[in-house]
Amino acid sequence: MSARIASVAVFCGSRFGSLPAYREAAESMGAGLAQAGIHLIYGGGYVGLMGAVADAAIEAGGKVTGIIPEFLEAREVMHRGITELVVTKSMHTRKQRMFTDADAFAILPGGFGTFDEMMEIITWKQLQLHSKPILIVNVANWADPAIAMLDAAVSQGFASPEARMLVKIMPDVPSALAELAGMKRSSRETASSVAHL
Ligand SMILES: Nc1ncnc2c1ncn2[C@@H]1O[C@H](COP(=O)(O)O)[C@@H](O)[C@H]1O
Repeated sequence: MSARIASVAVFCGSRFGSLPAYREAAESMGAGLAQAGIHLIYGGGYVGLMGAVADAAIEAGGKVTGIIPEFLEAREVMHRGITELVVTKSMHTRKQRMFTDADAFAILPGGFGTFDEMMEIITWKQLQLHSKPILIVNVANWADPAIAMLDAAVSQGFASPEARMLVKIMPDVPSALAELAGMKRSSRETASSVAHL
């Protein structure tokens, strides 16, 4: 039996970016997840949009787990005000833990680290290591170049049209939250799929 999405990993920037809309979106996502009773999983930092999403979720009474590798504790200013902070040995174990703890993934504006996390979670899905929902939240069209890159991979014959459907593009945070509210948790993730990561 499938249940509602109970936890969402949010990938986003460790900076605020150039538009106020980015920070507003991060705050609105944090508050919206908390109000929906959805556990926020994120990178554990206090800085940039990462800190904004976590602060807003905590302020709205939500449950927040931050997962940070020990070498980034200082650089990303580990957030000490969240529900649970997990310190991992490496970047790889951080991403693996975020993957296993989350029922779905939401990608908010961010930089190279966000791109890395987004592409990894999409490619793991392409490899059928999971079937969890992935939403790109295209706040103020920040993701247009990344979406164009995904589309180009299909038109150039490097990815199938089916693979392109593994990720949903949402125009803003309210539509992403509505989508998550209507989604069921996938039951296909197993210990063996994690063992292949
Ligand atoms: N190479 C990376 N792999 C995974 N995650 C990374 C990488 N570089 C940075 N990160 C993390 O991603 C978020 C956001 O980074 P932005 O570059 O600000 O988008 C942050 O937690 C980084 O530690």
